[in-house]
This record gives sequence, structure tokens and C-alpha cells, in this order.
Amino acid sequence: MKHCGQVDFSAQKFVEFDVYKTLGSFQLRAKGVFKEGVTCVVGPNGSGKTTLLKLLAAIYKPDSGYINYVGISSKVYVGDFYLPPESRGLDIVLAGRSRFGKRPVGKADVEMAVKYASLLGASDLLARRISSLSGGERQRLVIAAALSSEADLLLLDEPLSNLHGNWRGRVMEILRKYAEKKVVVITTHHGDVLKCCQEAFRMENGVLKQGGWVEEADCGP
Ligand SMILES: Nc1ncnc2c1ncn2[C@@H]1O[C@H](COP(=O)(O)OP(=O)(O)OP(=O)(O)O)[C@@H](O)[C@H]1O
Repeated sequence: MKHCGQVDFSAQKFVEFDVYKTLGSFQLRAKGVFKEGVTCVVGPNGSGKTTLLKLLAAIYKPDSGYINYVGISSKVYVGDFYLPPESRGLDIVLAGRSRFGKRPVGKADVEMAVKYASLLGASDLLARRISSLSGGERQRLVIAAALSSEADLLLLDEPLSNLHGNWRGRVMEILRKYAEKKVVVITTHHGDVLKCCQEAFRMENGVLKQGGWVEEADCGP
């Protein structure tokens, strides 16, 4: 309930966590809150970014600790995913729409998939065999797939890989729009997009460190 003088957080979505996970000799310890907006997690190869996203997506179970989802009823992790080479571009976007096989898709879902592909300038790629697509073309369809899931918590592993400067900026703009009422977390190696994140964290040797608010985000509306 909202009281006079208090901020009402009841409508907001966020995920708060304090998790420990061991994978072989690798140990991860991550504590933080990811809020509505686009959060970027940066860090060197092997530092634990993917592991954290998979923990938050409930693909991995933490060894100890907790993950508290507030206002979040659906979560989707999107990394690279396999589809048979004879699949079409539309199949990529529909995979996201089905939340990667978790729900059936129908005619209305195809319409939504077409809409999201158009947002990514990928309408002409929908009928193409995926084996004929360039890395960047496939990546734009993967991003359309992620968006078409319409999940409250979108965990995107390297969504900007294979995209050149202009497209990285456009994708960040689109993600920021999507994240106005949802939580989007991306991992990235591209320092040039950090100015487009509402918040940034660094992963170093399995430890999550807050990078602080990015004050002057000059991307998107
Ligand atoms: N199933 C596993 N068994 C053992 N070790 C694993 C397993 N999965 C990941 N690791 C190790 O955990 C560490 C963190 O991996 P993770 O994929 O989270 O890193 P990352 O920061 O996403 O790296 P990159 O930027 O290269 O994608 C790495 O040292 C990796 O080798």
C-alpha cells in the first residue's frame, strides 16, 4: 500500500539476488538488483557473465543464496540457439515467441513475429533459409525473437555480437523502449554501448561489481 510521502514500488519489476555457484573450479558470487531499464554486464571472457544470466533465468540452480523476482511473471534467456539449417528466418523469431518451446504458437504469434522482425529491419529475412544468412542478419532475427517473447525479464547474452556500430546503437534504442516497463539485462564486450545502458555492472573473476549509474545516456528517446 502507498503511504503519503513514500514511493510506491508496487508496480515496478525487478530481480534481486545474492547467489553462489561453483562450476568445476570456477566460483561465482553475485549480489545485486536489476531494475526496469537496460542493465549492461561487462567483463572479460570467462568472468561469469553467462553463468549469472543462466542463474537468473533458472537454467542453473544456485548452490546457495536467493533470487527474488518482483513483478516478474516470465523470464527468457537468449544466447545463441540451434535451429536446423533448413529453417527459415521466421522460425528464429517464432522460437522466441514460443518462449523456446514453452508455449504453442498460432496465427496471432506469426503476426507478432512479423511485427518484431520489422522493428529490426528484418522483414525481408523471414523467408530466407537460416543457412544463407550473414552473422549480423541472423543476430537481428535473434533479437527480434527475444523481443517477441515479451518476457518481463529478458536476459540477453551478447546480443550485439556480429552487429556493427550503427546497428548496435539502433538495437540499444529498441531495447531501451522495450525496457520501459520490463527488465532487460545484456552482456556485452562493446564499450561504445555503455552510454546507452541505464545501469552497468562489471563481472571480474566471478564477482559482480556495480559500475554505477551511467549519467548521460544519449541513446534512444
Ligand atoms: N558446465 C561448466 N563446467 C565447468 N566450468 C564451466 C561450465 N560452464 C562454464 N564454466 C566456466 O565458468 C567460467 C565462467 O564462464 P561464463 O560462460 O559464465 O563466462 P563469460 O563471462 O560469459 O565468458 P565469455 O565472455 O567468454 O562468454 C569459465 O571459466 C568457464 O570455463
